[in-house]
Amino acid sequence: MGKKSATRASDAAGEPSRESTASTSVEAFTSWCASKSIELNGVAVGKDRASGRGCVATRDLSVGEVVVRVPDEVVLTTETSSVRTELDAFVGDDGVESPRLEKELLVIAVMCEMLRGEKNSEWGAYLRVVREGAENGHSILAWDDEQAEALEGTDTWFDAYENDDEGLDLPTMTDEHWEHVVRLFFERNPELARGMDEDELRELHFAATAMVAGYSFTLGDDEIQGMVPFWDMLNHAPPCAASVRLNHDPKRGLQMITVREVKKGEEVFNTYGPLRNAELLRRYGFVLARNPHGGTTVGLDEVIEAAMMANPDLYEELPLRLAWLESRGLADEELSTRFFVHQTGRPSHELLITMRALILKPEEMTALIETDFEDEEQLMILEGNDETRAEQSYMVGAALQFLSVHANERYAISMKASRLAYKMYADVSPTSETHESLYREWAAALVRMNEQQALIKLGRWTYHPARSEDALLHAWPFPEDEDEDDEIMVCTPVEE
Ligand SMILES: C[S@@+](CC[C@H](N)C(=O)[O-])C[C@H]1O[C@@H](n2cnc3c(N)ncnc32)[C@H](O)[C@@H]1O
Repeated sequence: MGKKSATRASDAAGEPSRESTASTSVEAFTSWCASKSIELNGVAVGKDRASGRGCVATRDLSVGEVVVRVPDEVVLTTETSSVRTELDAFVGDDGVESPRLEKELLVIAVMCEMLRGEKNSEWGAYLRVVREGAENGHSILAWDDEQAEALEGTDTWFDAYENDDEGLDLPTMTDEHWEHVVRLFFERNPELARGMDEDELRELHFAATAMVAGYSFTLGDDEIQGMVPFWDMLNHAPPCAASVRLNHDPKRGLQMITVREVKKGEEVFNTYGPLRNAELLRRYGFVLARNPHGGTTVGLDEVIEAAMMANPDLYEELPLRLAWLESRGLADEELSTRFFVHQTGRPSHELLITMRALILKPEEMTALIETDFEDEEQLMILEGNDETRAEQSYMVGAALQFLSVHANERYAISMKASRLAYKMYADVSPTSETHESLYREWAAALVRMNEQQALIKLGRWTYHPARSEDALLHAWPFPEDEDEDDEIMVCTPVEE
């Protein structure tokens, strides 16, 4: 993602109707921004082939300039929305304890603002441009079954349809959210959806989920979920290539500050975080052909199957091993824990220690359980002599090899076919209606390829001639320092 030149959206005269409608709504949005005291200083909404609309510099920008200022009260949150009272009553006295519910309530707030109509809602003209953007994009909520099947086996698929981790960003478990949260809210507050049948409301829920997933921000230490007008007109670049940072100043509101020079006419990029293509696709509906962030995850069930192939004793011992892993935060009852594999094939510390615990002989496991980790001498004995270490590292290596092959079988489409589809559709335009299906096929192929490559490299990493025994045998005890690989960065404003 380099510095691309972009044109002002309002210059798009003579374009097909989808574009001219868009440019009218962008003009209405720009007037709306001015009416809400949103200050734009050297930037405007622009148009880009790859990402639809974006933010473009209207003059040369230097480092450290505040180019956008958004007053706090213009941010759409559950607190500022017109249904704050209804949402509070719905949540009850316990308040919102689940991060997912917080996001789901913002989806309801967005639905209710849209239900009020563009003229009556404080955010009318703003939500119109966001809805247009979300509908013209490739949110996986809009993929048909055949398109979505191409994602089978990927993290995009798992996180969208199966992962019930409360901390995950939307869209995830959308059908369940509808059933257990949104439908209930409107059953209790029928006057808010008067005149809508269930199908129409459901469609609005999909639209609002795509809008919150692709456009909302997590703000401040309290992790408030909010829609920040104009901030969300910026497209994504990896953190190293972003043009701005976001900041919240209690007196001056939300600020967007340049971190690099941007020439007049160039696009101004935000960063949505160090996200892999699987995450970019699930959350925002796009991928980057050259994404510096890659890798994949493997499930505990896959890890256990691979370990069993190397260590047949494991079958009998599994409950004990799982109890130990659970006590270290490495497993849960549903076996839904996932482990990261870096794009170079390097397994995460969590995966290495889990594999080591799973391949131990029964007597070694007993020693592990009985060891006092505070006692240095006992720890040294547990690490084992040269012979036991050689044996254990061989077993971990073999199990990781099995994992590399076995996990690669979870994809519906082979690596070769993924590579072919990726090459064939490399030139499709993500913003052209006629390329819609092809773009989705291409994006899914890229996600699969990224993941399949990481898994193949896991096998190569394990048997690399320079790989030491120490690299395969993660030291006891665990957990130790935080594993940076697994950290997920959200667009949290940076304090000045
Ligand atoms: C926060 S919005 C940015 C504004 C958006 N382009 C619009 O026209 O409304 C996020 C959406 O922009 C698009 N997008 C953002 N960054 C992109 C990129 N680097 N390449 C392609 N599409 C991108 C995706 O459709 C994503 O869901």
